[in-house]
Amino acid sequence: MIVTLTPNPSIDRAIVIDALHRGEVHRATSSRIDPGGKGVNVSRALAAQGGATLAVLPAGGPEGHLMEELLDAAGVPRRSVPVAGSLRMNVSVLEPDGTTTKLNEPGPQLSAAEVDALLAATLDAAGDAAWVVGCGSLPPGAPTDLYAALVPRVRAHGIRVAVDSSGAPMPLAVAARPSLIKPNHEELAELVDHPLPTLGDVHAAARELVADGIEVVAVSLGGDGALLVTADEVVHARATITAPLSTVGAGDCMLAGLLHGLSSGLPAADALAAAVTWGAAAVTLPGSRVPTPDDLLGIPVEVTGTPDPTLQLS
Ligand SMILES: Nc1ncnc2c1ncn2[C@@H]1O[C@H](COP(=O)(O)OP(=O)(O)O)[C@@H](O)[C@H]1O
Ligand SMILES: O=P(O)(O)OC[C@H]1O[C@](O)(COP(=O)(O)O)[C@@H](O)[C@@H]1O
Repeated sequence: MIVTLTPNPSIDRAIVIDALHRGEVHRATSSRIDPGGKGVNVSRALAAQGGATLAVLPAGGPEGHLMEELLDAAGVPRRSVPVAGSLRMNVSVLEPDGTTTKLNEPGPQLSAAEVDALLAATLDAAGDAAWVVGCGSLPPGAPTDLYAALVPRVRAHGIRVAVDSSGAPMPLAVAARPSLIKPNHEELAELVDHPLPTLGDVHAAARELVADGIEVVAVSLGGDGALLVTADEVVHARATITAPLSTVGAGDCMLAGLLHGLSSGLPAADALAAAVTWGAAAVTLPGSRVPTPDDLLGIPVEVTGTPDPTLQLS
């Protein structure tokens, strides 16, 4: 079982237009809504593949009701913590060439009691989970060290913890030594505070974090796949797709595939191959739709234990 904590979930509205022009009226060619937020997406992706998962999230206001309805309709087990504020709605603007522009709201103001209730619900839900995963940005009112505080409390129960966040919460979480982190290219560069133009640079940065005590550093690299680094191995995997539609939630699906693989006892290389397949499949789907088992079929994957350090990353 993989328990996800999403302190700042969102209703994701994806709007498809021909081309984005700042300051102009655009007529959408289509739109859809999905329940979102990074941990919610990880749980949705796991549930869509028959994996055992539980999503812990705050729920408040009309958007909170909608979130609960959408998760129930998608068959995603959840534990929602009532909060006074309304959940946020994030908008993605998608252009036919795959360009994605995201507008993310800050989310509701949480009180200290609501934050405590969220952490308590997560620990209570963890039970005998294989992994607890804290994902995404933090809403106003949540302390910046929320993930850093989660790590030792989960680990005290003998459960592995993964964190996927960005900005100020991430270095604090990293200092608490989670078992796994999943930064994307940009987030890793921000963590180590220098640009990482090549795969060799990403490898070196990930190795630094592993040396600091993080067991698994999995870096998602968009179309360049992902690099997984542990104390004794490195794996680069890349899945090829021909028709990218929406990158929204691809990183979350990649993380879901990785944790699913690792918790099923797959070797790191196979787990990473699954991860990039789930991520790439998500990119072929509209909005933040998550892949079903059929969506994973026929996606070619290359995996190597000797990544090319000179590869220039896009
Ligand atoms: N253009 C693409 N072609 C193939 N796979 C992709 C593409 N873009 C993303 N992916 C897959 O999705 C994963 C997550 O994408 P990435 O953009 O790195 O994450 P995030 O959404 O966290 O920024 C990648 O590791 C890769 O497996
Ligand atoms: O918590 P954040 O960083 O604002 O991100 C939330 C948004 O990210 C998503 O989880 C998508 O993730 P990606 O970054 O992988 O596209 C959306 O569902 C959600 O709207």
